[in-house]
Amino acid sequence: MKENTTAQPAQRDLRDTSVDVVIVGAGFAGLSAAERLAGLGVSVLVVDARDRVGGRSFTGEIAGTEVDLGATWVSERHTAIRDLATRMGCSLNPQFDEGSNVLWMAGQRQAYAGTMPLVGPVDVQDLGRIQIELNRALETIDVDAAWNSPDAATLDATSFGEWLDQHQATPSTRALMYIITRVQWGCGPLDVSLLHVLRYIQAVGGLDHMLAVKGGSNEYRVTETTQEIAKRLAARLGESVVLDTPVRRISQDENGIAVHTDSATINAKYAIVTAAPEHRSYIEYQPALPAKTEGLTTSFRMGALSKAFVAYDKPFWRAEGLSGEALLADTVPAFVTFDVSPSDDGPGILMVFCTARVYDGFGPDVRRRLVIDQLVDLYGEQANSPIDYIDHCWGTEAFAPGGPHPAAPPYATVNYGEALTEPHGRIHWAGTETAGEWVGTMNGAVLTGLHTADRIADLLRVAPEGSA
Ligand SMILES: Cc1cc2nc3c(=O)[nH]c(=O)nc-3n(C[C@H](O)[C@H](O)[C@H](O)COP(=O)(O)OP(=O)(O)OC[C@H]3O[C@@H](n4cnc5c(N)ncnc54)[C@H](O)[C@@H]3O)c2cc1C
Repeated sequence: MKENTTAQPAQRDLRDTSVDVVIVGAGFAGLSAAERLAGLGVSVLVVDARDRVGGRSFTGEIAGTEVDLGATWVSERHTAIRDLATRMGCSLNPQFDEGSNVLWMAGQRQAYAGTMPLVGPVDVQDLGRIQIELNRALETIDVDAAWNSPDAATLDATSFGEWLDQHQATPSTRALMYIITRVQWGCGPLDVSLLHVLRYIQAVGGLDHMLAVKGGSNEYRVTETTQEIAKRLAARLGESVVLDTPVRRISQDENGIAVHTDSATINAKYAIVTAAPEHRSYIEYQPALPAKTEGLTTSFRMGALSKAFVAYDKPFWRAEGLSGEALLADTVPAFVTFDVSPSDDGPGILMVFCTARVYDGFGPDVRRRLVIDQLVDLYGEQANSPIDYIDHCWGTEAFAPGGPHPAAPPYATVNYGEALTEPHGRIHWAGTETAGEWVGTMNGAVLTGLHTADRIADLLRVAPEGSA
């Protein structure tokens, strides 16, 4: 039976509200923390500035089919989000991965098999060499505290792009690494520190796991969409979730905490803030945040990624032996495609990652034309006759813009990384950025919500049951 997730608890008079714990953010971290605490008999209130739950998970609709505008994939090893999905009655289906992939590079189209394209003998060798070097550096990373890794200072003193230069990566290797940074951190290799890149890769099981479909991070999609998991969880939490309510100020003293919104002050014993590091700075804190946390909020700036979806009558590329998976190495705005069609019978839907910097500034008609032209390069003239098109630019979200992840520049992780999790008095931080293992994923978000809830439960002297 489909759960009623339309009963979103939007408006509620919060004046004179007093709870044990206020949770800022109704993404996976906030909702998971709320469910855990509520299950222990702790009174909670989740507030989100947006008019929807799910945070960086957001459902769109194209050609009558629901698609993930934000977070999409779950791996076999993402047990926390998988458990949550199952409990919420959502199911997983494998990412379509049959047939050849396509590489577009230097104006040439080439079909290939496997995760990484065969870009010519010299480049294959070079890619292998760079991967070996990266894997060597990965072994030194402490995923729980990357800033304490043995070579942290050196690794954080350089950008990933500079490191590729130092290792004389060929243009093809660079182009492929550029794709990885754009899709993971919504930025180019020069914008992100090597230590930050290594931390994220190591925390999700290595480069191969990060990039692979079968046996990797992109193995499954959630049939009902990832936001639906959050909607169902929020529906169960009922009136404890309030939307359209930005938190503006949090003040605290030895007696408790006061969370100020535009219309009310909510009194609590503790607060859990799940906003991404940059978005923590939207809130004024009394007393002020320590310098390290301030530094974190100003340096861990969100990258930006945009996603377009193009629908056709049928997934016509499948009949031509193509998987719908493509890498566009040196062209913009589209740089990756995946087949997210519900079935062979149609509609055929291509999900297209686009570079925000050269995409978001155009109007919708130009954006659509640019993407479809690139799909024609990849999949031929049939791609010129779509039946529907939608897109979502994460960098232009009205509140808490950006994603998938912060693009931390050199020196930020070593100088400010500790502040990711260091509580500020009665304020505790959660959210995927605070995770060790699985940082950046929905799985990481759920885990941080559960762990932070358990810590608060301890502080409230409530015994957590079956801690994750
Ligand atoms: C395009 C894209 C693709 C992605 N793909 C994947 C994927 O395939 N697999 C995967 O596992 N992950 C993916 N991710 C990452 C994943 O979405 C995040 O890791 C996860 O959703 C983060 O959850 P969270 O609860 O930590 O934070 P969020 O989902 O960001 O939730 C934080 C919430 O806090 C709210 N907030 C912030 N400040 C305030 C305030 N002052 N007052 C009130 N509310 C506030 C925000 O509105 C937001 O809703 C992707 C993300 C994006 C953007």
